Amino acid sequence: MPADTVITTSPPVEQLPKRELFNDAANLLLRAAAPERKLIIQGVIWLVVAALLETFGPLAGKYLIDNYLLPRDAQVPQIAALIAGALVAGMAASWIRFMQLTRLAGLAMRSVRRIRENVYGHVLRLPMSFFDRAITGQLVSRVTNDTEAVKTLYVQVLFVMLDSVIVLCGAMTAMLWLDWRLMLIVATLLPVVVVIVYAYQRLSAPAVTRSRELRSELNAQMAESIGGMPILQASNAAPRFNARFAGLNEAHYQSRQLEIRANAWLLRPVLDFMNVLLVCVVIYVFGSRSHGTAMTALEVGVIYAFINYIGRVVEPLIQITMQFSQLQQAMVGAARVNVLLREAEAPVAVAQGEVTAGGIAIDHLNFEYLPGRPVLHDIDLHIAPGSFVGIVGHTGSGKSTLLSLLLRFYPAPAGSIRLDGTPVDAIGEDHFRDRVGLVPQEPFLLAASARENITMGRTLSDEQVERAARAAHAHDSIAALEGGYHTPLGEGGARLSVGQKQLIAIARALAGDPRILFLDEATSHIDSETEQIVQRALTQLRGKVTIVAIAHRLSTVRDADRIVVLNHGRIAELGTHSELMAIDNGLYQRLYLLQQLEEEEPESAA
Ligand SMILES: Nc1ncnc2c1ncn2[C@@H]1O[C@H](COP(=O)(O)OP(=O)(O)OP(=O)(O)O)[C@@H](O)[C@H]1O
Repeated sequence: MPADTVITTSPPVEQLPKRELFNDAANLLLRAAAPERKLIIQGVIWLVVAALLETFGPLAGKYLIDNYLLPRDAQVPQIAALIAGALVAGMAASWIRFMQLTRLAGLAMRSVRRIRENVYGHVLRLPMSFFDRAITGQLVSRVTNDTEAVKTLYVQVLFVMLDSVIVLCGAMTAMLWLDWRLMLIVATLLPVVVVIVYAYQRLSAPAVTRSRELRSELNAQMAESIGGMPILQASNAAPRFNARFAGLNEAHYQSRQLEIRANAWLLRPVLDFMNVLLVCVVIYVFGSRSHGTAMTALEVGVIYAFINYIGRVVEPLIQITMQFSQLQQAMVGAARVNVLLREAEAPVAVAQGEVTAGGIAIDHLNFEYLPGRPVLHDIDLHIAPGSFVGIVGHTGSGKSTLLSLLLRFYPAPAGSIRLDGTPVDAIGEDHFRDRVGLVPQEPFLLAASARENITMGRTLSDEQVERAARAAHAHDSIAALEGGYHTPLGEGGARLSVGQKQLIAIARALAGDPRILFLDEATSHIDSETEQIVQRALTQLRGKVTIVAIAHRLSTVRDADRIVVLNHGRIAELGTHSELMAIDNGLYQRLYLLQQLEEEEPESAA
């Protein structure tokens, strides 16, 4: 499957019509460069000045031949002034060009910085449903490689192409002024270039798109392999992954080769050949015009200037065509970035509603991820502020889905979820995230200090951080680290046990001073001892924070005020542990007894 279809809902880049691809790239470039419009305009003006200065060289040469060399009129001061003028003009043109290249390269870098920040910020604001489809490595590739490719667009398009077009126009105008018929002969080069570029595009475009896709797949496999290294090594999958990587790498190499071959055969050689051909044609035309008689002085000057200008027409054309390979890559990169930027962001609630006490009301909640495949059916549940509710059920019964809706990761049907009487989507985003905390199943830790992992960028005082850590019973293990709260925890919290990581994740959720705390199977990966610590922490929070805990381990929610048993997306049973255990052959009772049996079995086996 092509990479783009995996991570976006938009059509894959290779299916975009050429015009749209171009518009996408142009839009992205203009938007990112917009703050520096003045610099671009100045750059263009300076390039025109440089091109005019360069046109002066051959004209000076013609003047020298016509007026001084052929008539053998050795007026040293005038000749010296003419040569010096041509030299100064040439040097000034080179200097201007160098300065502009430096300035435009700076502009390119700043624009790419803006694009990259935009793309990253955009990715952070995408709805959770996007990440159901996203593949990490591919996304990273969009934010890094593809935006880098866009940089070439600025330098190539704004500088090399623009400069070449201006030099070309200058040379053509000078030729037009010298001899318009000869200029027309030279102008035949232009349609030839159009044909070459068209042929090149036809040949290389699929290879360029494929190369970028394959690069993105290489990144994806790399990221996936590093993420799953323990499984990969334990299942001895390294050789298979290696072979798959080598296959992708080979395909990438082949498509790059195809691009390079198209480049090598089509672009420079054809134009070099045209250069020689044109010089021959122009000399021939001169020869046939003079028809056996000696050329006039005027003609010798013109032919000198013309041969010079042909070089100045061919070189920019070579530059322009050579840039097409880069341009092609950069356009595909830009279009890929743009496709990602077009993904709709999650709506941000700017409403003023507030969570005050932490009461939750769910009324007639129905939900489906995919049309026609309902996951939750008519859920009714009222949770009083400060109470502790457990949600249990078989795998696939809809527990995580219910939590995702309560957390606004997916939009719930209007009016079906209220917090303290306010519809959940009418609560301002910042306030909502402050008041609603989450402890996920996998404790996600940054490669940063314990403190940073608790604050997550929020401005919290040391007292607030410590209070949260104490409430989560994480303080002692943090304080025991050599640098206390400032100890770097390593990537993914590698220096801590799973239980310790989970306690820090709980501290993080509590540091925001939430009114509601959601736990998504937060105890499923930790040992019984740590589970008891978590239970103690939850007990201490009772009455202050509303706790909704999905639990695979029923012991975690045994003491809850109420336990909701979900079955195929419906509430099958509801009550306290003892009430549910009293339902004969009830779902909860069966789940509980099964779990007890599982726990006893290893012991009896030992
Ligand atoms: N992002 C999604 N897109 C489409 N379907 C989904 C998505 N997430 C879950 N589902 C489907 O919704 C149903 C309920 O899944 P959910 O994850 O809510 O169950 P669960 O009770 O939390 O299961 P588990 O205990 O295994 O985590 C399942 O049939 C699942 O396949």
